[in-house]
Amino acid sequence: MHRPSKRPDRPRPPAQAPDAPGLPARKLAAEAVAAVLDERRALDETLDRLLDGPRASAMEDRDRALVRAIATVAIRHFGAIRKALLARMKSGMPAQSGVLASALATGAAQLLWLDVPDHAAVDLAIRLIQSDRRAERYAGLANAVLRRIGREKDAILAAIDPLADDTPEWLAKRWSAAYGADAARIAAAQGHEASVDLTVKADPQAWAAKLDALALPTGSLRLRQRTALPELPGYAEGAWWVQDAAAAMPARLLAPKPGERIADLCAAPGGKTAQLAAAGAAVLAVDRSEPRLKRLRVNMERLGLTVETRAVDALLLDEPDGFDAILLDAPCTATGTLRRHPDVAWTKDEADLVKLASLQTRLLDKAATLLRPGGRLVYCVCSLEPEEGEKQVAAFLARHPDCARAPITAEEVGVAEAVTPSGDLRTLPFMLPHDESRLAGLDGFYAARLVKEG
Ligand SMILES: C[S@@+](CC[C@H](N)C(=O)[O-])C[C@H]1O[C@@H](n2cnc3c(N)ncnc32)[C@H](O)[C@@H]1O
Repeated sequence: MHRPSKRPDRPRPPAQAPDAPGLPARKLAAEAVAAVLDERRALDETLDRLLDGPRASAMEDRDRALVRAIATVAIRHFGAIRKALLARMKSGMPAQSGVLASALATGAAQLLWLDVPDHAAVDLAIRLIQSDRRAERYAGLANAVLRRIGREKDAILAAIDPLADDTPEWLAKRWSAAYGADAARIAAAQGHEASVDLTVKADPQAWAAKLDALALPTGSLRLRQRTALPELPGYAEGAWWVQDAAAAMPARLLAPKPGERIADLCAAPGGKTAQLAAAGAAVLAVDRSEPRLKRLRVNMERLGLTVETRAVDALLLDEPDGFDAILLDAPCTATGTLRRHPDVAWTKDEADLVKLASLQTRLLDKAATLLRPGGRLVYCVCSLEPEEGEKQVAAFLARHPDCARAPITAEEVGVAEAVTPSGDLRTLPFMLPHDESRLAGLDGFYAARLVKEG
């Protein structure tokens, strides 16, 4: 009988213990937080990349949602989390300590804001730290710090001052200078998750009833709770799309009329283009990013709307006949959207503001040349910074004596306090209160309506 020859013993690979349940989700959340804070990457794109990757392929939907929730809350409250951690670490955060900082931040986010049992939050953060050679020697320290945060959570939460503790210094200073006492209300509102608002093609009251949504005084609808959007009535037939109540105001202010030729100069992904097209205008949607314009086309297809698209830098757009109206939703720091994009607070800075303001100036000047005599221009940004809003338009009007402001009225926008004395729109995130305060708020937007002499 043939006996298999005995092979010499080979060294066996070290037995790889399977990850504890819940650990892969913590790993990805910590990685996303580190990508935002250390590499200034955008949170949404980072999460999409990680959750589309091989390490998430076998992950259940519940865990995927947990990755998003942990990373988003850790970034949204990173200021307060850092303060709570450092107050409990005598020698500060050790340098060159690998995953330590992001594991502590995501652990603290779970302890303070998420519905995760304390023991699971701490245990998984420590396992994560132990899995990294550079961090493992701090496991004891991390354990002590997180346990203290768990014990002291009520006092920590009660003591948070959103402006002083939970807003990066560069923004806290700017908002205090621009908005005085309202800066504290802005910071507090920015710390909340945004509601889901919808823009309907037509008949908001009927859709409010069908969707059991709130009909806001601005003309948008607000869902009472988060839900799977494709399952809602009207999604398949393209009756509505998701768009913050403030973001829906600028296109309405342009008052698009059927047949008018309107350019949307920074159009993708197309929320405002859809409003213009739904009103019957002949829209040219311009964006310099072809991938983003592709998303716009997909969105228009779902909504059954036809628009012409052009992937070009708006500064190079050539249109000898000009346009009846132009919407310029310019690229900006997006500091009015921290409820949705809390990473902006940590990935942008004043140098970005200077660069973007200069681009906005050039785009505004270009828009003026593309407008027919008598044409309308709505300029808007989702920024709270006056350099991108009020100051930008004041300087534009000084450069262009052939253009004038067409003041916006409270009746048009439905939020009287959002109209400035000079007739511009300035929404602040704490506005739009109503009985169900959990659902209050809107993005911080600025818009001005301008006309070119006929
Ligand atoms: C604020 S987003 C537009 C959002 C869009 N209006 C909406 O409502 O869905 C700004 C857009 O401007 C585009 N952009 C930036 N610089 C541009 C330029 N010079 N010309 C054309 N598009 C530009 C960006 O690719 C980005 O899609």
